[in-house]
Amino acid sequence: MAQPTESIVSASPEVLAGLDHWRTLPIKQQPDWGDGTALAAASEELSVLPPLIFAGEADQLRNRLAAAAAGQAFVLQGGDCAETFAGATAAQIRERVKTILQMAVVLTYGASVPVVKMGRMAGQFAKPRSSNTETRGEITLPAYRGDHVNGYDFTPESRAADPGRLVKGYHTAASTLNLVRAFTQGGFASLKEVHSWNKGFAANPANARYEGLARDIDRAIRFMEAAGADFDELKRVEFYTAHEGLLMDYERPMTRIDSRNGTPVDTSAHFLWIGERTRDLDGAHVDFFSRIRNPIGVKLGPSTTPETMERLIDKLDPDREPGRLTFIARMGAGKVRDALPPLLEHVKTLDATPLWITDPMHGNGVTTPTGYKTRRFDDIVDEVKGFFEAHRAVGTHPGGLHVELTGDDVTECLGGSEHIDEATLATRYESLCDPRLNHMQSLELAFLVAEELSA
Ligand SMILES: O=C[C@H](O)[C@H](O)COP(=O)(O)O
Ligand SMILES: C=C(OP(=O)(O)O)C(=O)O
Ligand SMILES: [Mn+2]
Repeated sequence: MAQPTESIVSASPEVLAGLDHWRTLPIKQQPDWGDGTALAAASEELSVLPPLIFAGEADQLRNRLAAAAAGQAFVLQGGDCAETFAGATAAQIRERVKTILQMAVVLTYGASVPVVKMGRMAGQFAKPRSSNTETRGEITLPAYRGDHVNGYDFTPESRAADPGRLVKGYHTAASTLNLVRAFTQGGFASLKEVHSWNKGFAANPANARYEGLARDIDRAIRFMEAAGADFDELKRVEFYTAHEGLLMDYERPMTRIDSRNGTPVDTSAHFLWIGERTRDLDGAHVDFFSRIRNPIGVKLGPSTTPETMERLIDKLDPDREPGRLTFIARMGAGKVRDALPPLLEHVKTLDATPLWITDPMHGNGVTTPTGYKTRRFDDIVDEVKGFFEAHRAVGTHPGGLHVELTGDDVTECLGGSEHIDEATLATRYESLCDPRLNHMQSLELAFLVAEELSA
């Protein structure tokens, strides 16, 4: 007997043509791929590879983000500034996921709402740069733009953009996501396990300051157990992927039509954000990401005017759909208290409900005399506090935290309870782009934010 066939909805010709409209617009931060033959082959290959995410997962994330925008959830986004192909090892992926899960438990307690967990993972391979070139001594070569584009080694061969890297990036993202799904669905993420890791953090004398909060969390877990909570149900967690939607030659071929409703979905990640350097209102990125169904973010630096913000809302969230648009404020500790409130006030006059999260990393970069790009832990904490203060003053919801972090014991950011100083940076500085919080600094930040949330 013939089985009933599911209806497959295709996209209209207008929708399909719209997906390539960005090609006619000004575009920033794209590499020079050479003669185009290799790029065409890579695009073709990517366009028929299986999607990395299912559109229904992106819909679910949009609902979670809508809850966060309404103050009923809190978002944690974290991971490398620049993921590398070599760094996609079981150990490094495990430590990063573990760190995010540990932070999430602390934040869940502090916020008393669910924490939406998102990795800057499985696709964060492309970087916008301040300069197109890098000079060392007498030699000038193209800047490193992330493993999706070129290699970090300082040779002409390595620094040449190679479209084959787009396909390698897809496969690296696929294997990373596969392991992330295994860890978060297979028992590794069990609340009891994550809690026991956090007890180890709090037992370290360097973290004595957090003992009280750690004890409160421990008591809450024992209460849940006594009250009969089903810890087997707490072994799986939702974990979403996110990266900067930067390289159009990756994002366009990864965009597919959702056969359930005929809408385009960028299947390279659940959530894509537009960076501070590419969010021009009439540029290629804003146009392209306005046409996909995924929840999307936009980074907002301190020069953002209320008018620009309003126009971004009009372009990216014309239907005013809760969860669709996230603003990731990255103002800098010294500016957030002045630059953020006018934006929050202006949103109140509109019919929009964007989610606001803080990126306390990108406005706080400094370079040491010895040439290390770094950030001070105290500045990061100060920006988070300023973000909360701004929301409290205006009466809006501080909805989440976006950080560059790793689960490894690197020495890239200054300060924290291990007191990393300038001399220590050299001992384990591994980032190929921006400095990340290490495992301990990440947890410390989670405890501080949890205190802020429960204040
Ligand atoms: O991650 C963000 C940017 O890519 C990064 O801050 C740019 O750094 P640059 O100023 O060294 O190019
Ligand atoms: C490039 C980044 O940030 P921004 O666009 O805020 O500078 C980033 O998140 O690594
Ligand atoms: Mn960065």
